[in-house]
Amino acid sequence: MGNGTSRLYSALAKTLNSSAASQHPEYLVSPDSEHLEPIDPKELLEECRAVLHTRPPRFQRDFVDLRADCPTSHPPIRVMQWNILAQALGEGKDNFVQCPLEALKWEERKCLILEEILAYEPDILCLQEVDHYFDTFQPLLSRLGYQGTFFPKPWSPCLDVEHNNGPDGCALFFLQNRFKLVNSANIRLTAMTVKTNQVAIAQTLECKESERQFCVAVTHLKARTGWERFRSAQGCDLLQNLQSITQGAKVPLIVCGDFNAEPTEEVYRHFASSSLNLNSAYKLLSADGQSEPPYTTWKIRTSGECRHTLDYIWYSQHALSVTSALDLLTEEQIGPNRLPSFNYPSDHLSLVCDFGFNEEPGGLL
Ligand SMILES: NC(=O)C1=CN([C@@H]2O[C@H](COP(=O)(O)OP(=O)(O)OC[C@H]3O[C@@H](n4cnc5c(N)ncnc54)[C@H](OP(=O)(O)O)[C@@H]3O)[C@@H](O)[C@H]2O)C=CC1
Ligand SMILES: [Mg+2]
Repeated sequence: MGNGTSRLYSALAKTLNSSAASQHPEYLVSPDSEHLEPIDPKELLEECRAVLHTRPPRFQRDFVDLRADCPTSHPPIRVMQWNILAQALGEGKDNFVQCPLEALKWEERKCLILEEILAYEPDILCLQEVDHYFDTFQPLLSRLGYQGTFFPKPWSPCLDVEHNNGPDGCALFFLQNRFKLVNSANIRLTAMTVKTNQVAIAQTLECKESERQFCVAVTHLKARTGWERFRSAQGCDLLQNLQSITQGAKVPLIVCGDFNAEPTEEVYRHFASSSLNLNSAYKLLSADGQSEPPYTTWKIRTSGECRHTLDYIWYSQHALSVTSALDLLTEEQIGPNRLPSFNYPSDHLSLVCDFGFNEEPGGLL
């Protein structure tokens, strides 16, 4: 092991024995990590693979080329949407009855999560259920060149779990060499004017190559059946906030989230028909371009098998094009015990797509 690798290993090892973070307003403020040395992503990937050497290999997923005929002069913007499964919820609340507790050990599951991020190298990373921001993702991803923002849920269910690592919440990371932060908003969602336990982060970024601005948002709506109207109200509140942040759809928009809603739900229809003119990127993987994938989460709880499409990447369809999207895992890859598993760290699949700006600067969005 060379010097560089030893340094990396100690960087990774430092996060292995993380203890519970203090539950104070520091959650809202990123510590200054600028003094930390940069990490070579390839070396970190190797370190992760070394930790995971007893596990089965990663699943192979391919990008599907979706380019109609839109040659763009600038490199695409790669966006990853992922509910990574809060450690406290996975071990203490979710009841994944077919997943051995051993598969959920943070020391290894963390490396599976990092491996997935490093494999696809997103320019923008939108995460839900993050309960290891300050001890893991913020320090490591900042050394990989990302700028991160975390907004915890006000009453995170993680806090009910013994030995929790603090609240879970949404996190948004972008590569600092590609984008400049123009504006950032942490939004506590309301439902019928009442403040709720769900949050969103919305940031306006400027692309350094093209100097074009766009807004990216991440959210995680209320879970469970019986809460459909509540989710719908939260979605309306988020859309209203985004209307204002994008100056009435003048600024192109990408919204990533675990909406906890199937495409048949009202909140989905609100997004699909909003005046923000959004399309859902993963529909483009279907033969007719009109159908969402059959699942984005698949798990077995005491209540039985739960296979649902709940996660989406929405985008301003007149301003942006999806040039490619990462295909989902097949039923065979997911296996009979479903997710999470020794091969895959979350009950939700990551969604990854590449965006390009359409060639009409100042045109209709
Ligand atoms: N002290 C207080 O005053 C308050 C406390 N709370 C606490 O927060 C909790 C609820 O928070 P809220 O944000 O509304 O939570 P949600 O109902 O949105 O669910 C929280 C998490 O549970 C997961 N989940 C979904 N379905 C199930 C299931 N069937 N079994 C186990 N887990 C599931 C979800 O994952 P996914 O999205 O992947 O499906 C989600 O991350 C309460 O139980 C309470 O502990 C909440 C409000 C006030
Ligand atoms: Mg969950």
